[in-house]
Amino acid sequence: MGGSGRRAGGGGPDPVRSFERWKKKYNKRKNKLRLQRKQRKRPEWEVEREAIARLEQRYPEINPNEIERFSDFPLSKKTLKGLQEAQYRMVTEIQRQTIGLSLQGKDVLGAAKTGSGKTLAFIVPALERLYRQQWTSMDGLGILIISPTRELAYQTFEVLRKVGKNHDFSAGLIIGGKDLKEESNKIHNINILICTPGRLLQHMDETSYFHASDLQMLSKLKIARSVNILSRLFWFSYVNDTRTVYLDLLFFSTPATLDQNYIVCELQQKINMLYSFLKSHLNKKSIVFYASCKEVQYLFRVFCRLRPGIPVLALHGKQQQMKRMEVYNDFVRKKSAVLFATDIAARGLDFPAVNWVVQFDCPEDANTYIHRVGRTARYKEGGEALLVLLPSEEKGMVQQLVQRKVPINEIKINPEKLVDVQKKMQAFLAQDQELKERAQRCFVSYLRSVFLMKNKEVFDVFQLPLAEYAFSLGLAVAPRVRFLQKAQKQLSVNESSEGKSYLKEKGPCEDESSLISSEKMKECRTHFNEKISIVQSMKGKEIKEPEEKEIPSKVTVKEGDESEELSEEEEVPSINKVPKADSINFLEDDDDDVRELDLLTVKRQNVFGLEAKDCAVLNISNSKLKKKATKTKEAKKILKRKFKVNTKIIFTDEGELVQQWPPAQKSSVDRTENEDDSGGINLDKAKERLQEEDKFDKEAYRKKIKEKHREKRLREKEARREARKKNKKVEEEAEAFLDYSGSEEEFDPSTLPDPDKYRGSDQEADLDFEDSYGELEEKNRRRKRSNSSNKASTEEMSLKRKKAKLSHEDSFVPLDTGLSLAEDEELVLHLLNSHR
Ligand SMILES: Nc1ncnc2c1ncn2[C@@H]1O[C@H](COP(=O)(O)OP(=O)(O)OP(=O)(O)O)[C@@H](O)[C@H]1O
Repeated sequence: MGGSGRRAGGGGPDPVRSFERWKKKYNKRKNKLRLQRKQRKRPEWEVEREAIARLEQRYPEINPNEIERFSDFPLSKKTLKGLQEAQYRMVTEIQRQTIGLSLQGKDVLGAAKTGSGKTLAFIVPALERLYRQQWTSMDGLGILIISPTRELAYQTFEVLRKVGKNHDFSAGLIIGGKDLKEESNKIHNINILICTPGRLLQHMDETSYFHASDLQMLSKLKIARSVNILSRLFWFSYVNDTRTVYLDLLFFSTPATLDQNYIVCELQQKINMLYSFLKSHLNKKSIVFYASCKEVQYLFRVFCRLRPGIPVLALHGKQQQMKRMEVYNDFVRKKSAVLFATDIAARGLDFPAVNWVVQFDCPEDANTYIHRVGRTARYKEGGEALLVLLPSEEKGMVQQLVQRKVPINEIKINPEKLVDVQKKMQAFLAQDQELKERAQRCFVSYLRSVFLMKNKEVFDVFQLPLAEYAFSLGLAVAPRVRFLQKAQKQLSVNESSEGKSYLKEKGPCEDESSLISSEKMKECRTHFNEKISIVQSMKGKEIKEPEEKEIPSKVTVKEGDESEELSEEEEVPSINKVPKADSINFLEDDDDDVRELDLLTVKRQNVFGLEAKDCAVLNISNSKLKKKATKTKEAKKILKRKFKVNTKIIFTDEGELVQQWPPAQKSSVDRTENEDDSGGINLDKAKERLQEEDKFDKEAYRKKIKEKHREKRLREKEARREARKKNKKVEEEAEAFLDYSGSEEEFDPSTLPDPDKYRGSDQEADLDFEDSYGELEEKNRRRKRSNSSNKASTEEMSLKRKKAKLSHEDSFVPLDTGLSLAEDEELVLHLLNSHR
């Protein structure tokens, strides 16, 4: 079988050819290894550059429709690993649409629903951008992310940390509330900076080595104010319009999984409504949005005391940064809780598993509404939103929401399920002055927030029932609101200077918002300008000065019932006439959702057939408030209601009830004003009553002083008795000394001046004439005793002197002569004079 390769006759392979084949193979392997070794020795950046080049080659082929997972994008291994470790695999719609465009170098302006994953939509391209540039810490700031609130900045920072942990970039969080100097020292090393606008501007002004000239990417999260920052960063020169892509992923502005409803509720019923709502959602996680920090502060405290049966937390801008973080983390961890918050929690915050967003106060506009409700129904989860609107806010707000494609429905409150907590709140405030002050601040601050709202079609502070609102906060009277007074004054000035035609000249379209009808003006005057006369008559005797903080409340009384005597219960303002807490037992119901339906009547099932207008409790007609009322009428109405300010009643040790405040009237002068007196409150009568009351007060004061003196006398008497006992003892011991003291001159005590002339202050003498008289008598008795036995007295005096000396020498205890201090002094003076 020999062949060319075989040795003749041998049959084995040709050794030369075999060697050649082996050598060829060997060389090939050697070269390969050498190449590999060579490649292995290449610097990382070079390898990375090749990898980057390979990724970049794939960029033009990105087709969003084919993307389902993050790994379908040409992303760096480091980013993909970070995403996987954070459990992000499938992309959301905004991520699918935007990440590819960003990688291709487009500037993307995207609008997507809340909770749809916008954070990752900019964080992933940001990481890739720096990766492609092979950014190092030496290169300084590359990405700047500006966030409207500290909480959102913190949250974004956390996401960045998770997803970018395999990269080598440095990231920094620069928000207010921390040491600026410390931040300044670190800022130049940061590659990705997340900050709040205020702090950023501060660093721009104060940190000399803060440079943003190499910025590769800037991301601003929902901040109008950032225009200022952008212009300062010369960002506009960087943005190239030809490569900007606008993406609108909003068919509806809110997630489909979000169920959105609103209720119309009178201002004075809102707290009852909220309490009832929380009671029926004990196993849920809710966020309640308020218009101002002070509202949050007050209602947080009150609700803690009311104990709704669910943890209550508060988050607002007036808290210290550490506290804010603590509350934020606390709420994230809790399974069921309610967070009272201002709009600082409205934007971007990603609290997991929030079931309900309740907008206790109407949001400024549809945008704010959308951000607030976006705290629930995040990333494919479900959620519910409840917007609470005042009757005056309903039309304008609902219109705005419809325009913004917000699918929202009206539902009704079942008035029978409302729990009234107003009395409890009143009791809290009566016990706690600080809480009362908070309630007053809350009142003013809410009104200010409404007053400052731009959209006057929705927000009209002059339509608010101030007195009822104050009651609902637990206050007895509505605090004075200076800015409203000023606004009203200003309007009065305008009105009087331009005549009544001022209002008429302006057509309905011409900034109606800043105009207030004369009817409202009258209401205002009734609220704010009549306090002196009313307070005077309410308190009976205490005329308050204009700077006094409280004004009387306006109470609506049915016309015609002025002459009727109101029963105890009827005296309570009408808003108290809601079902009592103890008559409601929906707490016993175990099923949360059933209870929800109990309180909130779903749009489809208005089971009680109640229309909002029919709801007696919630829709206390404003028409009554609008009725023209004169100062006198208003004041009289309050008088007729026997309106009570905060009362303080205590129990004595004997179990007797004593009203400490306000002091009860003691005089028999009739309190009631003459109804037919059309001249207003009868000041003469009020004065007369005041004088009568004054007499009682003086009498009481006199008695008090008398009692004080009586006690003093008793004490002195006791002291004298003690002294006498002591003296007796000393007398026995000092007999020898007495025998020896023969040189004493005779002393006539009747020559002593009348000691009563030196007693007490004039005022005391005035008030305590009986007491003085009693003492005088005693002195006279003493004097008589002295006169009857001068000698004995002289002896007694000398004895006393001796005793004083003795006692001083013996024990350094001051000798009690048995006389009053004034007598003692007179005696000494007299003795000294007589010795000269
Ligand atoms: N691809 C994803 N896979 C899984 N979860 C995701 C994904 N993208 C985002 N999420 C989660 O969805 C939630 C909402 O994301 P994110 O906060 O980014 O929403 P957003 O659109 O910025 O919301 P907002 O408009 O309120 O600021 C977060 O909890 C986030 O972890």
